[in-house]
Order: sequence, then C-alpha cells, then structure tokens
Amino acid sequence: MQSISPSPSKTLKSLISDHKPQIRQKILGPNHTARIRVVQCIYRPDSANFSGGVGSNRHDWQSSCAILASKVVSQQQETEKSGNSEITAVNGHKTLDLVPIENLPKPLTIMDLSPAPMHGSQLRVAYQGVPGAYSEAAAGKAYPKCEAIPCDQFEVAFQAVELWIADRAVLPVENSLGGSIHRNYDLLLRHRLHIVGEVQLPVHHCLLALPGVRKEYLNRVISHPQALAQCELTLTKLGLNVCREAVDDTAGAAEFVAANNLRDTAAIASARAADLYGLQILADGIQDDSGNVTRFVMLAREPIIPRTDRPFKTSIVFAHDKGTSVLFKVLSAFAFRNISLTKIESRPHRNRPIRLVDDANVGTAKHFEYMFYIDFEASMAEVRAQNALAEVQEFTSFLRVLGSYPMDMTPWSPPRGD
Ligand SMILES: O=C(O)C(=O)C[C@]1(C(=O)O)C=C[C@@H](O)C=C1
Repeated sequence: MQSISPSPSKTLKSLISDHKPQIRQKILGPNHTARIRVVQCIYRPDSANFSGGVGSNRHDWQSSCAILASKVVSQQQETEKSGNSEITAVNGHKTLDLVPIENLPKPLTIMDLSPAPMHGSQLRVAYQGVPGAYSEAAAGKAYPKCEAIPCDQFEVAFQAVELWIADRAVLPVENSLGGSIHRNYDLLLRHRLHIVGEVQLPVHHCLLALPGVRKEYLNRVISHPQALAQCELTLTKLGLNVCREAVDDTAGAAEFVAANNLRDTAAIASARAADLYGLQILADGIQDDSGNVTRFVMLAREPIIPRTDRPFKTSIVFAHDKGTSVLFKVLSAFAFRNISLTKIESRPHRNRPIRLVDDANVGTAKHFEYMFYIDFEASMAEVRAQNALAEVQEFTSFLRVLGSYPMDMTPWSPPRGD
C-alpha cells in the first residue's frame, strides 16, 4: 500500500482528498466509504500530542489518525442520535461531510431554467399513466423526440409543468366514443397553463392476458374507464359478460395483470403495453368503432403567439351571473362572423353551483350554474375572432382564453383492419 506522509503545510482535509481511498480505510476501516467526517485541523510539526494538531512523524501521524478515527466514530454516533448529521464539532473544530466526487450535485445552469430546451436537449413532456399508455403515444406524436414523463394523475402532470419538472403536458380532453374527459376541463380552469396545440390519436384497443390464458378463463376485465366505455359492445359480443373494473390507465391495467400473475383477468390496452408487460393479445381492435379517436391538448407555461398562416383553433371558458340564458347571445357572436364551433362543454360552476330564484307566490326555484367551454375555428390574430370575443365579454361575468393554437390537420389514415 502506498505510504502517506503528511507535509507540514497541508490540512488534514486536503490530505484526505489527495489520498482518499487509503485515508478512508486508515481512519474509518475498509467498509466505511460513503459518509466520511473529516476534522479540519492544521498539521503542526511542533505539537507533540493531538489537540487540534497532529505529530511530526509517521508514527505520530498514524496514532493521530487512530485517535481521530475513534473521535470521529463516537462523534458520528452522537450526531446521529441527536439527528444532526450535517455539521458537528470535534475539539472545537467544525467537521464536514465529504461526498464522493462522482455524486457531487451539479450546479443549476441557466439552461435548466429555460422553458424550452434551446440547448438541444430533449423536451420533457408529462403525461398521465405508465409507459404503454395512449397518452404516452400522444406525447410522442405531439413532440416526436421528447422525453415522456409518466405521472400517476392528471393533476400531477399539470403541476410537473408548473414546477418546471416538465416543459409540456399532453392530456386527453375528449374521445369520439366515450365523450369528454371532464376532469381535465376542471383542471384547465384550476391551473394557469395555456393550450399550445392539439393532437388527435387513433386509439386501437387490444384484449390482453397472461400467456396461455384463454377467454373462457376470464371473470374480470380491467382498464381505464374511457377504454372500458369504448369497448363495451365488443366485449359483450365476445361473450365477456364478466365484471369490469376501472383503473387509472390502460397500460397500468396490463402491468397489474402481469405483476400479480392474474390468470382470470384481462386488460384492455395497447399492443405496445402487451410487449412491455409480456402479455398475449387475445383480441385485436376491440373498440366499438374502428375510427376511435382521442383528442389531446398540449399545455405549456407560456401561450404561443397566434398566427393566421395556417388553421388555428381557440379555446375559451366563460360564465354568466344570470345562468344559461346568455348562451344564445354568446353563440350568435360566433355565428354572425361565420366562425364555426367545434366543441361545447358545460361543467358545474364550482364556486356557485346553484342559484336560488325566489318567487314570493310560487316558492323557490333552484337553477344549476355552469362554466361553458367552447372551441372555435379561428385564430386570436384574426380581427373577427377578436370582435367575437369582445362581444362575448359584454354578456359574460367571467371569460378566459385557454389558448389559440394550430389545429391538428394530420391526414386521416384508415384504422387497421378496415
Ligand atoms: O389509459 C390510457 O392509456 C390513457 O392514455 C388515457 C385515455 C383517456 O383518458 O381517455 C387516453 C386515450 C384513450 O381514450 C383511453 C384512455
């Protein structure tokens, strides 16, 4: 083993850095490598005994190390008992943790704070579900070379973008068979993210089970509630009048069947989920309509600048103090300007879900109050859209533009098997 002789001018800390592996073994023994405490004391040739300094020859040095080791170990035990594991004092001197060099944290750079990675690194895109979920495929379609970040809930995907853990989120809002994904409409209102794009994904469902399992063995089918709804008729046609159970996402259902070795349960999920979790495809294309499509929105912290050189869509949400009576006026603001609406959705007005209408003679009527969501085919850069919104604002007590973004114009490719 290489011998270690301290030079008079060196601190013990720098000596230990220079000869890390050997010193670690000398002081703390061969098994103690990770969390080292070092006494910061100056080597003084004139000091005979250790009292903050070490002796002048190799023998002194070694015994000082031995004293140090015992002090450090006992000090460490005390520190751990008291719960303070960061900095402590030996003989009045501060001790420091030495982190192994390979684990040292890297300082944040301006690049880590940039909204879109202009430095060439991958865009981080949050989606709900686990790998193999349709939302992961939608994230890949929206941002082809992205790093897809799985989130266990929609809310987490929103927060991942707000907290700069992700650059974008891609979340489903409606399906051609199952209808709206209401949770995401509510979350769009609760959070401050902007819709910066949309992507439509053909959804092709498979019935998955463990290898060797036959349809007759099944007494349960599990999947995301939307996927169960999209396959309802086909499951019945396949003779699968078994119990349906909803789980968080389709790929999560496949993972669950595989991880728990469930031979009586099938999952509805993608062919990619079958591959990832080692399941066989019992039936392919089990959605009730072969043209099954889910629409996803792309969300970012900043809006994009609306343009007029390609087809744009704008999404708004509004409410009115006098309830639904205003809806006709709002819709006419678009109709007069030849602006087509592509979607209307209403959700309970959370802050004021019910309005009481008192009529002294007849009694009290209760009206439900709503938030209305509208998507229309125009860009906020167009004067007709600006005028329409100016008019809408006159009739409404609350109006927010959720985003003005390019429409997904991907050519329609016929579904597999047609
Ligand atoms: O569970 C998944 O794989 C999802 O990506 C979620 C989801 C949805 O929320 O609608 C997405 C697309 C399909 O419509 C089915 C499920």
